[in-house]
Amino acid sequence: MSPSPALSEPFYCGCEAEPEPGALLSVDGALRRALALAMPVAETERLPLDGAHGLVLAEAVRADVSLPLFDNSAMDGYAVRLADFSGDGPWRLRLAGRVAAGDAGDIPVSAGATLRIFTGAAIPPGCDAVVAQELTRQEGETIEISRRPEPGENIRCAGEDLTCGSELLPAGRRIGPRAAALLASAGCGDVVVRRRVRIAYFSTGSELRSPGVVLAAGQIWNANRYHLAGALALPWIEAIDMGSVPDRPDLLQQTLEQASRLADMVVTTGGVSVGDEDHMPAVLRAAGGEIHVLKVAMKPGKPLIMGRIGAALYLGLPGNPVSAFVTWHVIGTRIAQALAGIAEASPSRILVRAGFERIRRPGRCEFLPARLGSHDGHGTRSVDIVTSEISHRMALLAQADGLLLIPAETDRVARGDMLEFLPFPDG
Ligand SMILES: Nc1nc2c(c(=O)[nH]1)N[C@H]1C(S)=C(S)[C@@H](COP(=O)(O)OP(=O)(O)OC[C@H]3O[C@@H](n4cnc5c(N)ncnc54)[C@H](O)[C@@H]3O)O[C@H]1N2
Ligand code: MOO
Repeated sequence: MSPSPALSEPFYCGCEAEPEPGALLSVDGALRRALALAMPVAETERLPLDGAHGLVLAEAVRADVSLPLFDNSAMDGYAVRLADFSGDGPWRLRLAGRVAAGDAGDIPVSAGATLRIFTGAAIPPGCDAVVAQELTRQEGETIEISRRPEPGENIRCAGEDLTCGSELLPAGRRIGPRAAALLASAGCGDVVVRRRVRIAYFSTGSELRSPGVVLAAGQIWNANRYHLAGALALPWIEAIDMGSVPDRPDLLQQTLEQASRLADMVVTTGGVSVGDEDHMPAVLRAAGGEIHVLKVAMKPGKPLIMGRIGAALYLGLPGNPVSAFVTWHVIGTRIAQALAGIAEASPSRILVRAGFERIRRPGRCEFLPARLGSHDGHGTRSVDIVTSEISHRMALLAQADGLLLIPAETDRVARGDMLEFLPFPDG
């Protein structure tokens, strides 16, 4: 099975054409190349629905029932026969029993009679409307109704939501709360899901220390490891934390090889640029891996490696923490989703209006952390950016509502221009 077409949906970031040799590859081109390598994990398992939350359906699920399962009442009230409403009202009906949710509801109702009924209870045979109790008056065993009910009033009909034999959910659907509730409603006690995607990750950089320890001069606390730990904490991912590795080719190669044996995908941060301590391209080759993408026409995130090592896909994110975040958010997640067999593409995109002016140099498309502003009265929000030099601006990223996409060919953004925005789903 190949990845879902939704995952290769382009960003149309303005750099779509295949590049001249040596030039930067477009975001969409890079994504296409990576997705061509990202076949969904083949192993599937049948799990009880309880144990499948957040996992990905490996096959479509067909309904072998209709929903609602049977005609039932939408209100607490009285089940009536329309034939009893001839002439002018008010009409008086004899109370002949009651039917609550969970009762079989097979009580015959004779002419001139009504049954007390509650929400969710099966409609008794012969009844063709339910009158809400607020519209009735009870006198002893007589129920008085002064408005003639419509046919089918307050009846939820069998099959109106879903017909037996139709597709309940497609393959590739994540079993989120809505999907789980639907599967349960249709009586599916177990489902066939893909096994979780194994993603091993490590940070590279001799300067990195764990937060909480005291730093020596020149050292910094490792941000990327915590970003990835958070980003990979998803039910359909099995994250394998390989820690932090100093800029030593032997250790980097050893960790990379070990990671590639454990995982479907290896993600590293740092060491992908051109400095003497940027070892990852050479390390990947020395480990027998291959590079399919080396530089991408995006900002941040120009140095970005995509390739293979053994059976695993390799994604080398830049070390700058905002660059690592953006490249994972825009490209890494799609690759992980493709490996997981997920059909829907993310991140989602909305249209916004620029709340700023800017002259820029065309060439790379930008994904800039930005805050949403006010609505314009027609449902569109304005968006503001602080600066485009953001690859180290973690505080700016944490305050942003999403990423503003500025297409590669754009040389000027005027106030009010429509732009695409990738809202962050959560913190
Ligand atoms: N001469 C050039 N220099 C640079 C270029 C270039 O084209 N020519 N590109 C710049 C761009 S753009 C980026 S992005 C970075 C990418 O560099 P690396 O991926 O090699 O990353 P490092 O050099 O290892 O680190 C960059 C920066 O990020 C800090 N860092 C790294 N890892 C972490 C972490 N886990 N947590 C927090 N901070 C981290 C690191 O200390 C550096 O400050 O290269 C530019 N240079
Ligand atoms: O491309 Mo770098 O990722 O701008 O900072």
